[in-house]
Formats: sequence, C-alpha cells, structure tokens
Amino acid sequence: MFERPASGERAVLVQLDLGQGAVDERLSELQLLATSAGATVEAVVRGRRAAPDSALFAGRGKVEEIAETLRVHDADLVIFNHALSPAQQRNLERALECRVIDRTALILDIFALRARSHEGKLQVELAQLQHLATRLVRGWTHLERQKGGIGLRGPGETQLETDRRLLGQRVKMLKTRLAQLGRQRQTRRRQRERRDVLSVSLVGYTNAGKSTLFNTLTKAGAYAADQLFATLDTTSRKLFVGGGNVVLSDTVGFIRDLPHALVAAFEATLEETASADVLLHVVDSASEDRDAQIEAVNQVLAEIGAGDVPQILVWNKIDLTRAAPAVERDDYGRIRRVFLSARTGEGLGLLRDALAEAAHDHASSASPGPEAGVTHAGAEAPAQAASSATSPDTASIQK
Ligand SMILES: Nc1nc2c(ncn2[C@@H]2O[C@H](COP(=O)(O)OP(=O)(O)OP(=O)(O)O)[C@@H](O)[C@H]2O)c(=O)[nH]1
Ligand SMILES: [Mg+2]
Repeated sequence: MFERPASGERAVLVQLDLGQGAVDERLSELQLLATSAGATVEAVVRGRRAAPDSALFAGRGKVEEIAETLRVHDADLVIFNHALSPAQQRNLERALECRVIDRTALILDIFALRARSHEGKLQVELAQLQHLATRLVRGWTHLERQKGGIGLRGPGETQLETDRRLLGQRVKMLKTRLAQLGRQRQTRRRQRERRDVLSVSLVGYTNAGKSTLFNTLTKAGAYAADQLFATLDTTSRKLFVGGGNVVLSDTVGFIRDLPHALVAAFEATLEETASADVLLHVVDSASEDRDAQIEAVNQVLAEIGAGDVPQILVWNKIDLTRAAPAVERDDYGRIRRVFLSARTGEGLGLLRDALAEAAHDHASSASPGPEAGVTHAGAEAPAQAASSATSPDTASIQK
C-alpha cells in the first residue's frame, strides 16, 4: 500500500529504567517502533539509573557497553527510548561514532514515512522542523551523511543544512497554510453539524485495531497493519445505523509520551477528534499494557481538549481473550463499553446498536450541543442492566 525505503539500518536499542515503571512494555513498544521505521534490531542494552546523566544521558560505563555492542553486532544506529537533549545527542554521537536518535525522532520518522495527504505531509514537516530547530547547531559534519536514514527521512530532511532564518520562515509558512486548511476543515464540519449527523471519532492507542474496526464497520479499506502508526491521515465515511446517520472517522493512534511537537503540528487533525460528538475509544484488551495505554490515550485527549467528549469504550480483540461479546451500560442506561472483535466480527452488532442509540438521541435532542449525543440517553432507556458479562477489571475504567 505504501513503498518503504529499504534502509535496513542495524540498530541497537537503549532502554534505561528511570523508575517510571512498565519497562518491559516500553521496550517491546520501542522494538515495534524501530521495526515500523524499517530498522533491524540487532541488540538491546538495558540499564538502570536514578536520573539521566546531563552530558550523556547514560553513565560512562553504559556508554562503553553500547559501543562494545555496536562493534559486536556491526550496527550503525543507536536508538534511545528517551528524549535526549541536543547536547546529549551530540555527545553520544561523538562518543559512539555513529548516529544516535531518540524516541521523538523515531516517531517523527515513522510519521514521515506514513504521511500521504497534503495536510499530513505539512504537519509532519512542521513537527520535524520544530524538532530540528533546537538541534541545528550540530550539523551532521562529524558523521558520514547517509540520505534516507531513520530520523533523516521525509520532507524535513531537505532543511537540515538550511540556516535558522530560512527555517523560521518555512515554519511560519507551514503554520499559515495549516491554519488555512484548518479553517476549511472547520467549515466542512459545521456544514455536517447542520445536517444533524452524529460525528464519531475512533481514538485509541496505536495498534489497538481502529482501522480494522473502521473497515469492518464501513467496508472502506483503510490501511490496517501490525505496525505502529499505520494510519496517519484522517479518513471519514458515512455510516447508516438504525437511529440515523453517523460520520465515522479513523485517525492517527496515540502513544505514551507523544512528542509535543507532534501534538502541536497535528492540531487541526486532533481538533476534529476534540469536536466529535462521541469518541469510540478502541482498546487492545489482550495487551498486557492495556490499562497504561488507556491512561495514555485519556491523557492526550485531555491535552487536546477532548477530555469531556463522551466515550464508548470498545474492548477489542476478544477473540484473543475469549471474553464473550457484551455491552455494559451506566446508571442511565447508556452503553459505555462494548466487548467485540473487529477481526472476527463478534459483537459488532452490539456496537452498531450503541451507535444507533447515540445517533437517535443526537437527532432528537433539541439543542445539538457538543454533548447532545449520548448524555440524554438515560431519559428513555432507564437502567436496563443488560447483558453485561462484567469482567473483573471493570473498576479500572473510569471514563
Ligand atoms: N486478534 C485480533 N487482532 C486484531 C483485531 N483487530 C485488529 N487486530 C490486529 O491488530 C493490528 C493493528 O490493527 P489496526 O487496525 O491497524 O490498528 P490501528 O489502531 O488502526 O493502528 P494505527 O493506525 O497504527 O494506530 C493488525 O494486525 C490487526 O489485524 C481483533 O479483533 N483481533
Ligand atoms: Mg490505523
């Protein structure tokens, strides 16, 4: 579906335990991120520190261990699963004599690979330039330049050697252009609102199954793959459910510690999420990292001003957990959680029911405010404690 540059860089991953928890989950996520960017993971160096070293992030001994690992595996790239300061990155590259990138650069790189729409490309370029702006001083002169490597791909790469002034101008131009596109987007959205269509956005951690669900619901053929950030551009499709019309949008997935430059650059796209009537929060219920992922998604939602948009939790991948398809309702009778499998289609009908209810309430509500979608559902659906195969982890879900 998209061409992938055969970069085949041989990478060594570095994961330090700084006491934030979920170290194993963070590491397997980094592995998936690196593979999604086209690298082959040759080795992993792990360590533990109370706090990052100001000059090298890791300690001296650890840096030596990384150097030795690079030699043994003949690797040419080091990826830190942390945010490195420009100075730390520069010092590490000098010490290790190879390219060192951090988690932010890696994520930006994947975004550069995936961007397809005009707006998406502009957004990625803006994020890359903003990330580069602080790092511009170093240049790449102490390294052999390698076009197309991880962290150097995408529209931002051509600006690498441009001076700050030009870079500033480009950033300004991109912002203006994106603001224009944002206004057009808003106009389209208002027209939709007038037509009384319920707008529903799929949100969730990357790889949760949003695109798969989008496809089975709309048969649209959005790109779904076992890769992080397979989807970058927002795709919307109209959907007919019993209660009325729904516009369903599939969009970029979230990840913990989403780079701020990225959040800022994707403002317009994310705004679409924030202005939805209902969010379908898709969760990979089979993931060991599930609860942390839910939390990370809710955190990003709060950051982009979507913390108050009503959510229906979609407990996806029940084919892996062997949970039964079911719904859970709140005290007002609103469906708050649906157990289903986007892959096998089990429980999909229940989600359609939930959407039909929300669409019905949206159409019949007198004041179509942002929350009109599901908040009044209780009025005509009094607490029918329906088929809730309540799982033991219900308590961990607050939203
Ligand atoms: N077993 C199982 N796998 C699923 C299910 N739904 C999705 N998947 C798989 O999970 C992987 C990710 O699915 P996507 O639909 O691309 O996930 P996404 O949330 O759109 O991911 P991004 O666009 O990368 O953020 C794919 O390999 C899917 O085949 C499901 O119900 N059961
Ligand atoms: Mg997707």
